[in-house]
Amino acid sequence: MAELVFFTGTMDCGKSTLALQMDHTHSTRGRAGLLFTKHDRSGEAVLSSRLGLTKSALEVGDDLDFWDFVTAQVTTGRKVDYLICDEAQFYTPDQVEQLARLVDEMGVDVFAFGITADFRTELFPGSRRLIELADRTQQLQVQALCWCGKAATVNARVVDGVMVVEGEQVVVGDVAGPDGTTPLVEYEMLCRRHYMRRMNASAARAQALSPDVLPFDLDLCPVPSPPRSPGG
Ligand SMILES: Nc1ncnc2c1ncn2[C@@H]1O[C@H](COP(=O)(O)OP(=O)(O)O)[C@@H](O)[C@H]1O
Ligand SMILES: Cc1cn([C@H]2C[C@H](O)[C@@H](COP(=O)(O)O)O2)c(=O)[nH]c1=O
Repeated sequence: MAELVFFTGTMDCGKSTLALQMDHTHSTRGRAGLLFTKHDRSGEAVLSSRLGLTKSALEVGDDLDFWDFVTAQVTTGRKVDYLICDEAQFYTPDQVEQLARLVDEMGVDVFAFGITADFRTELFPGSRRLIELADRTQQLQVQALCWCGKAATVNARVVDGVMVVEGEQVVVGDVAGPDGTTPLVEYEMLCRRHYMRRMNASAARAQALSPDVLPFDLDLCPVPSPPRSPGG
Protein backbone atom coordinates (compact mmCIF):
# COMPACT_ATOMS: atom_id res chain seq x y z
CA MET A 1 0.00 0.00 0.00
CA ALA A 2 1.50 3.34 -1.02
CA GLU A 3 2.05 5.94 1.71
CA LEU A 4 2.52 9.66 2.22
CA VAL A 5 5.14 9.99 4.94
CA PHE A 6 6.37 13.28 6.39
CA PHE A 7 9.83 13.02 7.95
CA THR A 8 10.43 16.04 10.13
CA GLY A 9 12.65 17.59 12.78
CA THR A 10 14.56 20.79 13.32
CA MET A 11 17.11 22.05 10.83
CA ASP A 12 20.35 20.07 10.83
CA CYS A 13 18.85 16.83 12.14
CA GLY A 14 19.63 14.77 9.03
CA LYS A 15 16.50 15.08 6.87
CA SER A 16 18.30 15.55 3.54
CA THR A 17 20.74 12.77 4.44
CA LEU A 18 17.80 10.44 5.07
CA ALA A 19 16.16 11.58 1.81
CA LEU A 20 19.28 10.55 -0.13
CA GLN A 21 19.56 7.30 1.83
CA MET A 22 15.95 6.39 1.10
CA ASP A 23 16.43 7.11 -2.59
CA HIS A 24 19.51 4.88 -2.57
CA THR A 25 17.77 2.06 -0.71
CA HIS A 26 14.72 2.05 -2.98
CA SER A 27 16.58 2.55 -6.28
CA THR A 28 19.07 -0.24 -5.58
CA ARG A 29 16.07 -2.57 -5.26
CA GLY A 30 14.91 -1.65 -8.76
CA ARG A 31 12.28 0.91 -7.79
CA ALA A 32 12.07 4.05 -9.91
CA GLY A 33 11.95 7.40 -8.16
CA LEU A 34 11.93 11.12 -8.85
CA LEU A 35 13.71 13.60 -6.59
CA PHE A 36 12.32 17.06 -5.89
CA THR A 37 13.56 19.95 -3.82
CA LYS A 38 13.00 23.68 -3.37
CA HIS A 39 15.48 26.39 -2.32
CA ASP A 40 18.21 23.94 -1.26
CA ARG A 41 21.04 25.88 0.36
CA SER A 42 23.46 24.49 -2.27
CA GLY A 43 21.53 26.02 -5.15
CA GLU A 44 18.81 25.23 -7.63
CA ALA A 45 17.84 21.67 -8.60
CA VAL A 46 20.16 19.96 -6.15
CA LEU A 47 19.39 17.93 -3.03
CA SER A 48 22.30 18.30 -0.62
CA SER A 49 23.19 16.87 2.77
CA ARG A 50 25.58 18.54 5.20
CA LEU A 51 27.46 15.24 5.24
CA GLY A 52 28.63 16.07 1.71
CA LEU A 53 26.35 13.93 -0.45
CA THR A 54 24.48 15.70 -3.25
CA LYS A 55 22.22 14.56 -6.05
CA SER A 56 20.50 16.46 -8.81
CA ALA A 57 16.78 16.93 -8.30
CA LEU A 58 13.85 18.70 -9.91
CA GLU A 59 13.30 22.22 -8.56
CA VAL A 60 9.72 22.74 -7.37
CA GLY A 61 8.27 26.04 -8.56
CA ASP A 62 4.95 27.36 -7.21
CA ASP A 63 3.35 26.52 -10.57
CA LEU A 64 4.43 22.87 -10.60
CA ASP A 65 1.47 20.49 -10.53
CA PHE A 66 2.76 17.18 -9.15
CA TRP A 67 -0.29 15.28 -10.39
CA ASP A 68 0.04 16.56 -13.98
CA PHE A 69 3.80 16.11 -13.99
CA VAL A 70 3.88 12.55 -12.71
CA THR A 71 0.89 11.30 -14.68
CA ALA A 72 2.47 12.78 -17.84
CA GLN A 73 5.66 10.84 -17.10
CA VAL A 74 3.72 7.62 -16.60
CA THR A 75 1.72 8.19 -19.79
CA THR A 76 4.95 8.38 -21.79
CA GLY A 77 5.98 4.98 -20.38
CA ARG A 78 8.16 6.01 -17.45
CA LYS A 79 7.88 3.95 -14.28
CA VAL A 80 7.40 6.05 -11.13
CA ASP A 81 7.28 4.08 -7.86
CA TYR A 82 8.19 6.80 -5.38
CA LEU A 83 8.90 10.50 -4.95
CA ILE A 84 11.50 12.01 -2.65
CA CYS A 85 10.36 15.54 -1.76
CA ASP A 86 12.95 17.57 0.17
CA GLU A 87 12.42 21.03 1.70
CA ALA A 88 8.70 20.22 1.59
CA GLN A 89 7.91 23.03 4.04
CA PHE A 90 8.22 25.36 1.04
CA TYR A 91 5.63 23.51 -1.09
CA THR A 92 2.16 25.01 -1.39
CA PRO A 93 -0.81 23.31 0.32
CA ASP A 94 -2.22 22.55 -3.17
CA GLN A 95 0.99 20.74 -4.07
CA VAL A 96 0.74 18.66 -0.90
CA GLU A 97 -2.80 17.69 -1.92
CA GLN A 98 -1.49 16.67 -5.36
CA LEU A 99 1.09 14.47 -3.63
CA ALA A 100 -1.64 12.80 -1.54
CA ARG A 101 -3.65 12.15 -4.69
CA LEU A 102 -0.66 10.47 -6.34
CA VAL A 103 -0.44 8.13 -3.34
CA ASP A 104 -4.14 7.28 -3.35
CA GLU A 105 -4.87 7.10 -7.07
CA MET A 106 -1.53 6.14 -8.64
CA GLY A 107 -0.03 4.02 -5.85
CA VAL A 108 3.12 6.19 -5.76
CA ASP A 109 4.97 6.33 -2.42
CA VAL A 110 5.71 9.89 -1.36
CA PHE A 111 8.51 10.52 1.13
CA ALA A 112 8.48 14.18 2.16
CA PHE A 113 11.16 15.84 4.29
CA GLY A 114 11.02 19.24 5.94
CA ILE A 115 10.91 21.40 9.03
CA THR A 116 7.52 22.10 10.55
CA ALA A 117 7.88 25.64 11.91
CA ASP A 118 9.65 28.84 11.00
CA PHE A 119 11.84 31.12 13.13
CA ARG A 120 8.70 32.61 14.71
CA THR A 121 7.55 29.07 15.68
CA GLU A 122 4.70 29.30 13.17
CA LEU A 123 3.92 26.36 10.90
CA PHE A 124 4.90 26.63 7.25
CA PRO A 125 1.72 26.23 5.12
CA GLY A 126 3.18 23.18 3.30
CA SER A 127 4.13 21.49 6.56
CA ARG A 128 0.72 22.15 8.08
CA ARG A 129 -0.97 20.42 5.12
CA LEU A 130 1.50 17.53 5.34
CA ILE A 131 0.76 17.03 9.04
CA GLU A 132 -2.94 17.12 8.21
CA LEU A 133 -2.77 14.65 5.33
CA ALA A 134 0.22 12.33 5.88
CA ASP A 135 -0.35 8.66 6.67
CA ARG A 136 2.55 9.05 9.10
CA THR A 137 4.59 11.95 10.45
CA GLN A 138 7.92 10.69 11.67
CA GLN A 139 10.31 12.62 13.88
CA LEU A 140 13.95 12.06 13.02
CA GLN A 141 16.02 10.28 15.65
CA VAL A 142 19.08 12.52 15.67
CA GLN A 143 18.09 15.70 17.46
CA ALA A 144 19.99 18.95 17.15
CA LEU A 145 21.13 20.36 20.48
CA CYS A 146 20.72 23.78 22.03
CA TRP A 147 23.94 25.42 23.29
CA CYS A 148 22.82 24.44 26.84
CA GLY A 149 22.89 20.75 25.92
CA LYS A 150 19.13 20.19 25.88
CA ALA A 151 17.39 18.86 22.78
CA ALA A 152 16.67 21.72 20.40
CA THR A 153 13.07 22.09 19.22
CA VAL A 154 13.05 25.56 17.64
CA ASN A 155 14.84 26.97 14.59
CA ALA A 156 15.93 30.48 15.58
CA ARG A 157 17.03 33.05 13.00
CA VAL A 158 20.18 35.03 13.69
CA VAL A 159 20.94 38.13 11.62
CA ASP A 160 24.44 39.51 11.94
CA GLY A 161 24.83 37.59 15.20
CA VAL A 162 21.58 38.76 16.80
CA MET A 163 18.49 36.55 17.20
CA VAL A 164 15.42 38.04 15.50
CA VAL A 165 11.69 37.20 15.71
CA GLU A 166 10.40 39.34 12.86
CA GLY A 167 10.96 39.16 9.12
CA GLU A 168 10.13 37.25 5.95
CA GLN A 169 9.11 33.64 6.47
CA VAL A 170 11.44 32.31 3.78
CA VAL A 171 15.13 33.18 3.90
CA VAL A 172 17.49 30.43 2.80
CA GLY A 173 20.07 29.92 5.50
CA ASP A 174 23.73 30.76 5.89
CA VAL A 175 23.81 33.25 3.06
CA ALA A 176 25.14 36.78 2.89
CA GLY A 177 22.89 39.54 1.62
CA PRO A 178 22.37 40.28 -2.08
CA ASP A 179 25.49 42.44 -2.20
CA GLY A 180 27.50 39.48 -0.92
CA THR A 181 28.24 41.16 2.39
CA THR A 182 25.73 41.83 5.15
CA PRO A 183 23.36 40.97 6.69
CA LEU A 184 24.38 37.39 7.21
CA VAL A 185 21.32 35.27 7.95
CA GLU A 186 22.01 32.10 9.91
CA TYR A 187 19.89 29.67 11.88
CA GLU A 188 20.59 28.31 15.33
CA MET A 189 18.65 25.50 16.92
CA LEU A 190 17.53 26.26 20.48
CA CYS A 191 15.48 24.65 23.23
CA ARG A 192 12.15 26.40 23.88
CA ARG A 193 13.32 28.02 27.13
CA HIS A 194 16.26 29.75 25.48
CA TYR A 195 14.20 30.64 22.42
CA MET A 196 11.62 32.35 24.66
CA ARG A 197 14.40 34.23 26.45
CA ARG A 198 15.89 35.21 23.07
CA MET A 199 19.13 33.72 24.27
CA ASN A 200 21.20 32.18 21.55
CA ALA A 201 24.78 31.05 22.13
CA SER A 202 26.42 34.44 21.56
CA ALA A 203 23.88 36.25 23.79
CA ALA A 204 24.53 33.68 26.53
CA ARG A 205 28.28 34.16 26.22
CA ALA A 206 27.91 37.93 26.36
CA GLN A 207 25.71 37.68 29.45
CA ALA A 208 28.14 35.34 31.20
CA LEU A 209 30.94 37.85 30.67
CA SER A 210 28.92 40.88 31.75
CA PRO A 211 29.89 42.36 35.15
CA ASP A 212 26.16 43.08 35.72
CA VAL A 213 25.47 39.42 36.28
CA LEU A 214 28.47 38.45 38.40
CA PRO A 215 27.41 36.62 41.61
CA PHE A 216 26.91 38.94 44.57
CA ASP A 217 26.95 36.44 47.43
CA LEU A 218 29.69 37.72 49.78
CA ASP A 219 30.49 34.24 51.10
CA LEU A 220 30.98 32.90 47.57
CA CYS A 221 32.59 36.03 46.26
CA PRO A 222 34.25 37.99 49.09
CA VAL A 223 34.99 41.63 48.45
CA PRO A 224 38.78 42.06 48.41
CA SER A 225 40.07 44.08 51.41
CA PRO A 226 41.63 47.44 50.61
CA PRO A 227 45.45 47.43 50.53
CA ARG A 228 47.01 48.12 53.99
CA SER A 229 49.01 51.34 54.26
CA PRO A 230 52.72 50.85 55.15
CA GLY A 231 53.11 50.84 58.91
CA GLY A 232 49.34 50.99 59.44
N1 LIG B 1 31.35 16.43 9.81
C1 LIG B 1 30.27 15.73 10.20
N2 LIG B 1 30.42 14.49 10.71
C2 LIG B 1 29.34 13.78 11.10
N3 LIG B 1 28.08 14.23 11.03
C3 LIG B 1 27.89 15.45 10.53
C4 LIG B 1 28.95 16.27 10.09
N4 LIG B 1 28.43 17.45 9.64
C5 LIG B 1 27.10 17.35 9.80
N5 LIG B 1 26.77 16.16 10.35
C6 LIG B 1 25.44 15.66 10.68
O1 LIG B 1 24.63 15.86 9.55
C7 LIG B 1 23.30 16.04 9.95
C8 LIG B 1 22.71 17.18 9.17
O2 LIG B 1 22.53 16.73 7.87
P1 LIG B 1 21.41 17.24 6.85
O3 LIG B 1 20.86 16.02 6.22
O4 LIG B 1 22.04 18.24 5.94
O5 LIG B 1 20.34 17.93 7.84
P2 LIG B 1 18.96 18.62 7.53
O6 LIG B 1 18.55 18.28 6.12
O7 LIG B 1 18.02 18.08 8.56
O8 LIG B 1 19.19 20.10 7.73
C9 LIG B 1 23.31 16.32 11.44
O9 LIG B 1 22.78 15.17 12.11
C10 LIG B 1 24.77 16.48 11.77
O10 LIG B 1 25.06 15.95 13.05
C1 LIG C 1 13.54 28.34 10.31
C2 LIG C 1 13.50 28.79 8.88
C3 LIG C 1 14.26 28.16 7.92
N1 LIG C 1 14.23 28.59 6.65
C4 LIG C 1 15.06 27.93 5.63
C5 LIG C 1 16.52 27.84 5.96
C6 LIG C 1 16.96 26.61 5.18
O1 LIG C 1 17.32 27.06 3.88
C7 LIG C 1 15.70 25.75 5.13
C8 LIG C 1 15.76 24.54 6.04
O2 LIG C 1 16.67 23.61 5.50
P1 LIG C 1 17.30 22.37 6.32
O3 LIG C 1 17.68 21.42 5.24
O4 LIG C 1 16.22 21.83 7.21
O5 LIG C 1 18.46 22.89 7.09
O6 LIG C 1 14.63 26.58 5.54
C9 LIG C 1 13.41 29.66 6.28
O7 LIG C 1 13.35 30.04 5.11
N2 LIG C 1 12.67 30.29 7.23
C10 LIG C 1 12.68 29.90 8.51
O8 LIG C 1 11.98 30.52 9.35
